[in-house]
Amino acid sequence: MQPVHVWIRSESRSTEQRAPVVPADVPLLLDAGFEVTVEESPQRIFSSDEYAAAGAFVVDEGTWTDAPDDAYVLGIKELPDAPDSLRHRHIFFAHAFKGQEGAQDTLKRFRRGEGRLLDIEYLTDEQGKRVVAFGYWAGYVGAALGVLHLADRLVAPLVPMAKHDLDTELEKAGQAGADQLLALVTGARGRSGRGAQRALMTAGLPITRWDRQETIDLHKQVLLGHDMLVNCVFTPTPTTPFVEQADLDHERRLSVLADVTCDVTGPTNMLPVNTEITTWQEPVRRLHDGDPEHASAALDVIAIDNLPSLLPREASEGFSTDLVPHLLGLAEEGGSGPWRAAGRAFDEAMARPDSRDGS
Ligand SMILES: NC(=O)c1ccc[n+]([C@@H]2O[C@H](COP(=O)([O-])OP(=O)(O)OC[C@H]3O[C@@H](n4cnc5c(N)ncnc54)[C@H](O)[C@@H]3O)[C@@H](O)[C@H]2O)c1
Repeated sequence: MQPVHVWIRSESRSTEQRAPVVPADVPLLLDAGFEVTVEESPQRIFSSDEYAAAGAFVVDEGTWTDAPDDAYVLGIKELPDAPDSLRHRHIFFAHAFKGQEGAQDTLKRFRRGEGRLLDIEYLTDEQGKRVVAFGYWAGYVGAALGVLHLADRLVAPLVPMAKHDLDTELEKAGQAGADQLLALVTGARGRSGRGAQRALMTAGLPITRWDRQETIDLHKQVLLGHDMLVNCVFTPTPTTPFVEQADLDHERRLSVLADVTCDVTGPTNMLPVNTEITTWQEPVRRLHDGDPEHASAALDVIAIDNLPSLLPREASEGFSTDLVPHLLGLAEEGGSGPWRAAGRAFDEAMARPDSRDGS
């Protein structure tokens, strides 16, 4: 049998410094008999030398288009716009199966080239739970930005950071008084909820933790009595929102919404007072000016949809730790369970009429 060949491509976004497999994990693949090729990348947080030292074969940026037919081309974010047809098996987050903007164009490229898309979002276990995600560091960065904003120490535009520097800033924010402010984490038991709590602990804020059980009967006045809400909920079905328009004029301590979930336009938006993401350039947006008459504070939102990219090293390391055992499953006949689940999601998306050319 041919060895499994994993080809780690360079990311096309210039701000994307993360890698799906870190150099330290390359030997795990090599020891299993895999072939590992890594493209040069000007922005990746790990150098090509580190990959070469780990035993990977380093090639020029963007040469995945010439990769052997049987290679799995691995990335994190979207492919560049060319070529028009895709003949390989690609592994990345494509956001192409739910009718998102540009989704049909992506699927048509696969149809033309007869390639396959194994979307990382659809790598799931028998219970349908995702097996690889960036949640923890999204929560960490989302909560950290909220603390820095509360402490008036958030500097825009945001740029990718080293965790040590971010933690130093969090500690300073805590010492400057943020450790007296009250934080509520919703979705506290999930991946991002746990990351959010870790960042809040670094700054020394007292934390209230709510997951499903604690929000069945929503104590709105308790919620509004916190200085910051870090929302880390993932729910597939619409549920009673946490903060609605009618809450804004109420007596309220709440002054920062750090929306890690960032489901701002969907039917499951738990914070419908906000319907737009914020950006690295302008991370904070004012939602309400506050009203002294009603003792309501000014309310700001941070809703950045690419938080883990701001801590590229840690996010890559955590992701690689989760992904590599599953990559090893590619050696199984037909791929291990999660790959078969991702393959089914692709087949279902391709079977929809609008993925065809001319539609
Ligand atoms: N902004 C970003 O850059 C970024 C990055 C990664 C993930 N995310 C998003 O963050 C969200 C959370 O991801 P995750 O990996 O932590 O998910 P997860 O499934 O690990 O955790 C979600 C948690 O929400 C809880 N929950 C569900 N409904 C609830 C409710 N009504 N009240 C309270 N808790 C409830 C669940 O029990 C679970 O503990 C997802 O929507 C994901 O897409 C955002």
